[in-house]
Amino acid sequence: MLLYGASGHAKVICEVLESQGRIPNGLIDDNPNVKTLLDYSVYNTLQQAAVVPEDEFIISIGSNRIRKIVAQKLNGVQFTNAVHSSAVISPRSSIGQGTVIMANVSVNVHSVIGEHVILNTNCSIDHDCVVDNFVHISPNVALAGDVQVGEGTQVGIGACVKQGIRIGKWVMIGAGAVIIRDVPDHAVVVGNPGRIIKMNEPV
Ligand SMILES: CC(=O)SCCNC(=O)CCNC(=O)[C@H](O)C(C)(C)COP(=O)(O)OP(=O)(O)OC[C@H]1O[C@@H](n2cnc3c(N)ncnc32)[C@H](O)[C@@H]1OP(=O)(O)O
Repeated sequence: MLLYGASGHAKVICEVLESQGRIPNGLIDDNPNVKTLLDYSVYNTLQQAAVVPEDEFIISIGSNRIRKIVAQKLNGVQFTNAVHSSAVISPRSSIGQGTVIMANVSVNVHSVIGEHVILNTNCSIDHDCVVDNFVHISPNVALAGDVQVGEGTQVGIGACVKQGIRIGKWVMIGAGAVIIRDVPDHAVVVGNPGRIIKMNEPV
């Protein structure tokens, strides 16, 4: 199993894997100056890493947009998940491939988590939530029950979202925001109560 991207986020994923008793074979990063990360080798290309078809990947890149671009580029490879041993995941929830779940995360009953999602340290996803592909739920975020988060959205550190709220695609929710109303695609929202300060350019 290999990680694609050798950043701070990748370091956290390495330790998530170690908590599961799994050891990555190495990492791939196009920065030629990075040779190792923690105790692991960093290769600059798939060829250098001598990848075989059975190898599984996790894209260890924090940017939702870049993670999507790399996922499209790696089309055809197998992706795996990394789930920290301290996470509490309902057996009645589902988790898509390529998704990483950090320490102390909870995912409650009947929630559906997409592909290449980051559920960062200590976040709480309550019952019946839907978190779409390439989302990042930052540390200490709380999603109440029946919340939906669209593709590519980042919910910033420490934000909380009231039950039943729909958040669109490629939204940025600011650190510490309190979301009590639905949020349209591409909006940047901050504060308590959350208000739109600008719209991001569509991808
Ligand atoms: C493990 C990890 O590290 S995971 C990463 C976790 N990181 C995060 O969650 C980061 C979240 N990002 C933020 O909160 C950012 O501030 C953003 C994306 C909301 C806004 O960033 P920018 O687009 O650069 O906006 P900028 O900093 O110019 O601020 C614009 C205005 O919004 C205000 N503002 C920005 N962020 C916030 C916030 N979180 N809460 C309240 N107000 C805010 C600013 O004070 C500024 O107000 P002003 O125009 O009256 O001066």
